[in-house]
Amino acid sequence: MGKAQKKTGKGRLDKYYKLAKEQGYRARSAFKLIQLNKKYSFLESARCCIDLCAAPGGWLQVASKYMPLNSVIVGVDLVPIKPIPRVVTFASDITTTQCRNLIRNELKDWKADVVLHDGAPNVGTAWVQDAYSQSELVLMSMKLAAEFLIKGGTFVTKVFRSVDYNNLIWVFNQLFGKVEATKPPSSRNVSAEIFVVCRDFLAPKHIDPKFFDPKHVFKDLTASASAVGEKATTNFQVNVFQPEKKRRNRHGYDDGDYTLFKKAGAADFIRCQDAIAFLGSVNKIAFDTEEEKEWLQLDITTPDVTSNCDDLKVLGKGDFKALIKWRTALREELGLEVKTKPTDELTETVEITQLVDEEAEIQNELERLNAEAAARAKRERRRANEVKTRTIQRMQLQMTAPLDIGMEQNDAALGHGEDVFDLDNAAKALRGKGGKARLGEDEDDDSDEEEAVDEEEEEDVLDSEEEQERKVAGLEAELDGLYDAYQEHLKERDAKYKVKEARKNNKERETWGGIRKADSDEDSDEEGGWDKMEQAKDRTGEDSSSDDSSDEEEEDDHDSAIAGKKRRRTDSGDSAQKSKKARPLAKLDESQAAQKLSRAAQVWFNQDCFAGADLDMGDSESAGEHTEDIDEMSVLSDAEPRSSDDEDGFEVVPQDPDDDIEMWDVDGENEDEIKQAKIRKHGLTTAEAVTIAQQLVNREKTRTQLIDDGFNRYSLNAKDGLPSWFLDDEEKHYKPNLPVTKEAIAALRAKMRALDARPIKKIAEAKARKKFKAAQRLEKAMKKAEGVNATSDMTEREKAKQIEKVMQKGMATKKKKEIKVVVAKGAHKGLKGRPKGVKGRYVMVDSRMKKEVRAQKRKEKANKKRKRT
Ligand SMILES: C[S@@+](CC[C@H](N)C(=O)[O-])C[C@H]1O[C@@H](n2cnc3c(N)ncnc32)[C@H](O)[C@@H]1O
Repeated sequence: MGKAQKKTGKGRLDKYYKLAKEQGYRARSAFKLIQLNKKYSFLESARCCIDLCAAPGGWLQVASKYMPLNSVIVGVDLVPIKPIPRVVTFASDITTTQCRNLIRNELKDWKADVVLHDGAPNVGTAWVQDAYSQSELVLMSMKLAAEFLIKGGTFVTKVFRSVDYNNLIWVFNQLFGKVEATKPPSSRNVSAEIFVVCRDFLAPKHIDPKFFDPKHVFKDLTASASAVGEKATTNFQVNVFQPEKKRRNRHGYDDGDYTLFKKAGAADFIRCQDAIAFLGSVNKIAFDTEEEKEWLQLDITTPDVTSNCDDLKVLGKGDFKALIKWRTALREELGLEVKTKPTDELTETVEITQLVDEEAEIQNELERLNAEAAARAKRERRRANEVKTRTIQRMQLQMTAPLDIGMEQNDAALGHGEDVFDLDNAAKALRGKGGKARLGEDEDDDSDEEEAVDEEEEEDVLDSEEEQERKVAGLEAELDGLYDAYQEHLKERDAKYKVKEARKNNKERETWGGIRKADSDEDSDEEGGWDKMEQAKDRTGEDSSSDDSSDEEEEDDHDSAIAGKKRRRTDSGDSAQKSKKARPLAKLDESQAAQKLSRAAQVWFNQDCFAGADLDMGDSESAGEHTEDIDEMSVLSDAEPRSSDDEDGFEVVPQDPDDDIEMWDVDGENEDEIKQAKIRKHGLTTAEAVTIAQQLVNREKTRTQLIDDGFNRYSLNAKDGLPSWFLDDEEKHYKPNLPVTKEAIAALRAKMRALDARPIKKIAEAKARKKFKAAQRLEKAMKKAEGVNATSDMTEREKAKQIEKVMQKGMATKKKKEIKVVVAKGAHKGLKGRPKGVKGRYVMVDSRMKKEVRAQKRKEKANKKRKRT
């Protein structure tokens, strides 16, 4: 990512943070609701929504955007929420009856279709430290949901993975038909939050208040706590027996113990019952009391022991052993350990036995732990296999896009009570989702055992950072592979997509390389500038004799032809002509294909003179020469700095103030094209461009200054190294995709058709003329009929007959006079004047001409057919 990516503070400036800023959402959490709604579609059909713990209002904004226009939206939070159109908000504590009454007053007898809860207890910055009050808050929000939800309604809540998690899920299951836990992609992986979407509210007539009583819901807390305690002890032991293995607090934090760093006194260590558990649970053993300080003076307390006590988390197995030995010795010294050896020799023997016992104990413990790990690995493998099979089936049925995999993965993991943030699991499952290509190797059941051994071995080394990195890289590669496969599949399935891709490729081929110094490894570019053009020119000479007409060569021919043209122009030495040199492309024949123009531009701008101009203004070129180049450089007004490793030239990025800035241009290359087109079309278009051009020519500004000046908030949107699936996704979603209806599209199409159907001006005028003349004729006929009617010397019958005749004539459309075609052959050949027997208008035609016209028509028809096929 760009340099602006802040690595600390949860990587605050992540993609969703930026998107939220761009799209005007008050909090990045808005995307969590958007993604949840995308998966479960509960907002579109909702008419009434209550958002509990809604400040600053990100979710309310989303609700207001996605819910129907006249729906009721109510937001509550401890802190006031800035007004949002169509949303009613008030400040209240959701655990109080006052809040309940406020909502009741607002809704009257309405019921809510959706109740949202994204609350987190206000415990300062480290919310995670208070998982229990979070669970309580969830329970309170569910109480409100149960009161206000309509039957079949949806309740969305945030929960944290803690010891209370399963109890909460159990309660949800009692009140809702469907309960699903999911982690939307926008929820940070480092966060322990999970969203539970409870659908199909059962709306029981009576709900036992115990469901909402934390004491009851979490009552088996102590029992589970002891289980957790057991688990924790095992964990602590593992910390000592396998200190190199890093572990996570999967069961959440212990009650009242919310700090990661723990310090204990040496006396506690010496006097505790379970030394191994003690060592595994603390970070430092301190010698603070008088008694402890005295121990420091003892011979057995070697410098090694004291430095080991300083940081237990960095110790290896041997160090722990040394500490335990020290403890035993000190305990004996203090009389806490009964000495069973009467003599020194015997003591030594017993000590050895004791050591051997310790070794055996450690060995046994290790074996037990290994057995447990193997069993766990087996379970995981089976689970991963199930997921894999399901995914492969889905992929085969074209139900799964690679981008969905992450979410489903999490769901599956949640379903099994697994740690959703475990990279190892993700890697395994992803490996499981390796698609068709990997099916063969995975299907082989016999290889399962071998795999198991491999995996176990692998697990041992996985915790090293390097290994993690390798795994991440592997995962990325795998994701890339999946994405490529997905795109291939799309291409196969969708003809439109194929066309789009082809167009994209074409574009890429046409893309202009920009003003840059030739890459050292590009053979032809190395020469650059005039030499290159000379070469191209020479090649043209050679190639013209050759019959080989491969595409590339054609292009080369073309390039060299253009290069030749330019060279000739320069050679003329005319200064006026010289000044036009910078815009030669505008002069090119329009019949030349756009693609070839781009290549020509490439040749042109790769010249040394350009490179010199933009690299170093201090060289000995004359100001006049600069002026020639500056036309092309002018677009630097919009120039942005390039990354520091791209020192060779300017990256010219055209920016039209009216244009939407392309932040995520997957092709990433079309800036050049746009720029090129602009130069061709308009030359220097902005005052800034002219100013910068002048400054460059007058050497008032250096390249570095230009780069500094060009810095803006889009400068660091570096896309280097980002996977293509991510860029594709960004391109699609960095702007809001408003849903469009079929009706809207139909209406637009109809409008376009009407526009198309509109006659051109001349036809419209002709039609109007015709109409006007018809009206005039009718008017004339009516006047005549009136005259006939007014005459007194005609009988009524005669009048009627006459009027009918007149009106018929007036209403009749004028017939086009027929023109007779007379072929000048036989008797008509060589005749002058009107041929015999031909009346009215006529035209003499040549028989040859007639044939030619026919042949022409035939040809056109055939061409049309060929084009269609
Ligand atoms: C993560 S923020 C919610 C963000 C919100 N969903 C959004 O998109 O803007 C958690 C909120 O819960 C609120 N909160 C915590 N305890 C609360 C309580 N007892 N009653 C009401 N709101 C509470 C906090 O004030 C805080 O604003």
